[in-house]
Amino acid sequence: MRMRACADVWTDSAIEAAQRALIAEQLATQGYCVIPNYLDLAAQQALLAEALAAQAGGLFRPGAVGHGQNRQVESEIRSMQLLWLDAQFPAQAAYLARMGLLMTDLNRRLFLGLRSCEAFFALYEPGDFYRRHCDNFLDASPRKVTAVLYLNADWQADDGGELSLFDGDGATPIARILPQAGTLACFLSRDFPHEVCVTNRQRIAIPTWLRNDDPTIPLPPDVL
Ligand SMILES: O=C(O)CCC(=O)C(=O)O
Ligand SMILES: [Fe+2]
Repeated sequence: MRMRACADVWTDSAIEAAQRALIAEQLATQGYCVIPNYLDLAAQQALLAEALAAQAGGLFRPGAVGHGQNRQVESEIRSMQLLWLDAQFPAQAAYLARMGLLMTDLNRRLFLGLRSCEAFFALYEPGDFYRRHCDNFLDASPRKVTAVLYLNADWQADDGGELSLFDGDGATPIARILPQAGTLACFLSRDFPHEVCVTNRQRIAIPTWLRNDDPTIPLPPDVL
C-alpha cells in the first residue's frame, strides 16, 4: 500500500510538472494553449460541488464590466453571474495552490514576474454570453496570463458556450474551445481578444488571472 501511494503521488506530480512545462512552452511559442484533463475527475467534481452549493446558497451575484465610476452591470456585454473563489473551501484551496505552482514555474521559465492570482466561479445560464473583450486592455492591467478551467461534463458542440480566441486586432478567429470538464484554456491576457458564445445549457468555469502586482496590496473586492 505504501508503495502504491508513493507511486500515485509521483505520477500525479510528474503529470502536473509536464502540464506546466507544456503551458510555458506554448505560451512562449503561440501565446495560448488548451490542456484537456488538466484536473482529474475527483478534483473537477469537488470544485463543481462547491460551486453548486454556493449557487444553492444564493451567493453568486451578477457580473459587472468596467472599473470605478464606469463600472456597471452591462447586460449587452456580459450576461452571467460570479463568485470569487474562497480558499476556506478545500477544492478551491487546492485549485489556488495549483495556480500558485503554475505561477512559480512560469516565472522560472518565462520571467513573467507573476506575483498574485485572482479567480472566480463564473455561472452562465442558458442564453448567457460574454461578448468579445480583452482581459488586459492596452497593457494597463496587471493581469498577464488568463487561465480558464471548465467544469461541465459531456459538453457537446451544439451546447454552444465555446470560448473563441481572436488574433490581436480582434478580427481573425484563432481557436474555439469547448468548455469541457477538466479542460484548461490559457493565454497571454494582452494578446487575445476573446468571447464566450451564447450557451444553450448551464456553463460553469473558473476564470483565473495571474498578475504581476504585489499580493500584499489587497484587491478592491469588486474589481473585475
Ligand atoms: O469562461 C470563459 O471561457 C472565458 C471568460 C472570460 O473571458 C472572462 O471572464 O473574462
Ligand atoms: Fe475574458
